[in-house]
Amino acid sequence: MRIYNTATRQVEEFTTYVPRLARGYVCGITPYDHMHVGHGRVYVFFDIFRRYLERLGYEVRLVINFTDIDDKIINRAKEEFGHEAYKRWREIPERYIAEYFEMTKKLYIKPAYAYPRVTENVEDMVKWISTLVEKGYAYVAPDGSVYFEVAKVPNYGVLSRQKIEELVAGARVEPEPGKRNPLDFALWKSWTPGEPWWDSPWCPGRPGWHLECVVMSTKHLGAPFDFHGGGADLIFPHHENEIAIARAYFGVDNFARYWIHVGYLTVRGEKMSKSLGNIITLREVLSKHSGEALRLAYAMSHYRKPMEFTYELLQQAEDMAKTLYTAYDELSQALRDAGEKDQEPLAQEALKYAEAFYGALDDDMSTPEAVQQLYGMARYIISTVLHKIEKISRETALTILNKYVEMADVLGVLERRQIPKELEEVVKTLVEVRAKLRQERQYQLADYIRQRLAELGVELHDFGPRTYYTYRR
Ligand SMILES: Nc1ncnc2c1ncn2[C@@H]1O[C@H](COP(=O)(O)OP(=O)(O)OP(=O)(O)O)[C@@H](O)[C@H]1O
Ligand SMILES: [Zn+2]
Repeated sequence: MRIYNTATRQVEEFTTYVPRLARGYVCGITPYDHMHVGHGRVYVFFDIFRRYLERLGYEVRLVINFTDIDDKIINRAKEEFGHEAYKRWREIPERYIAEYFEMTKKLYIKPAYAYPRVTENVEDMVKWISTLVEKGYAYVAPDGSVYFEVAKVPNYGVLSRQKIEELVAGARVEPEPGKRNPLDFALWKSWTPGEPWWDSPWCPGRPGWHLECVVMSTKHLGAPFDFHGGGADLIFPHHENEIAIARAYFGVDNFARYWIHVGYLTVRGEKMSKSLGNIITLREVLSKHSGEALRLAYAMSHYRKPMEFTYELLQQAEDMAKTLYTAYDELSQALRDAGEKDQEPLAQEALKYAEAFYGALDDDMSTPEAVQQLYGMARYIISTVLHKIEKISRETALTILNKYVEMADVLGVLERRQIPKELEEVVKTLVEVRAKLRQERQYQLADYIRQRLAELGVELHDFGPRTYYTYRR
């Protein structure tokens, strides 16, 4: 497969250091508030990427961290707990990490290989800083903070394609007392009274964000590993600085081969962000819509492009999900009506969608095209395969169904395929009764059954004498 690499600004062939094993790290949330739809875009994209790699035969080790100590968490704790913040601040990350697991489950995001937390890795981080100081890449400021000296790294700016001088002139970073260069960043932040702290050789304090991600990713994945990702806002300074730290520590040019960045999710053209006050929480959206509809809505935009979020889009995705289930439910039931041998080349036609689907994902994860192909296959099943089921063998029908499910599994939809057994039996019985009534020309009663079932979420579709049904999830 081919994927765009921010580090080279090119679409490249994806290969891994260890054959058949893909190791990746995605920057996780800072758990200080509700997750919003913008966060969901990032983690769903990497879930689809991971599912696709698995389909290609890779074992995927995906690590997602929690930045569970941060200014934003401390501020939130002060707002909420006042003078008790010092004692109770951990309740904030606990609450929103729990929400992360709840929401990602609703979004059918597969569990990660590891979920490291900053607070559980501070000791390792301190060791790293000591090494960086010893190697001459970091210096201790008078207040006990430790800074990374970017000028010591020869290719600083490789990822964001910026030169040190331009960055300084651009004044995107504030000069701070104790720093030799405004671009230098804290590896260790000295303690502020009333705030959480950990011990270190320099002063009580806590680690800096960029260092945290390098330590946690390489701890679980080694260095170098295959891909590193996050939202596009992380390219600079976060990922640039991660690369600089890893270069200093390991002496490797780049500790991750592919850098993959997801574009912004926007509302009226503006990035969805807490600070802009335009967030829509995942909890809110997922209380009204299925996780599958939201996944489809995300997939309808290419991951590198901005994506405008609207409820109309979500409704469109919901309708699409419904069609996907109809095709699945009814083709599963139609298997029993399949013929002896293939009289029509339906499989060849159906499998063209699969070919185009995988071709699209192969080409820099073109999920919008993949969604269209899956949807196209669903419509082909409904409009053609179900009508002509007697003209193909059971084996062929099963091949089509299996391919269809396999594609859905890559996008993480049709996750609720199972219809409760009891319900299935009851509906089957009613469908039989209705067929009898129709034979006896008791159309009014037959229609009554169909209407009552529709009200209960079971839709019947007649194909000549055969009737298949779909169940509203
Ligand atoms: N609107 C958005 N669109 C796409 N990705 C986003 C958006 N907002 C945040 N992200 C990504 O979500 C991940 C988690 O980010 P983090 O917890 O740091 O949130 P954040 O950027 O602080 O969000 P906010 O600005 O709303 O507080 C990061 O990879 C970040 O790039
Ligand atoms: Zn990170």
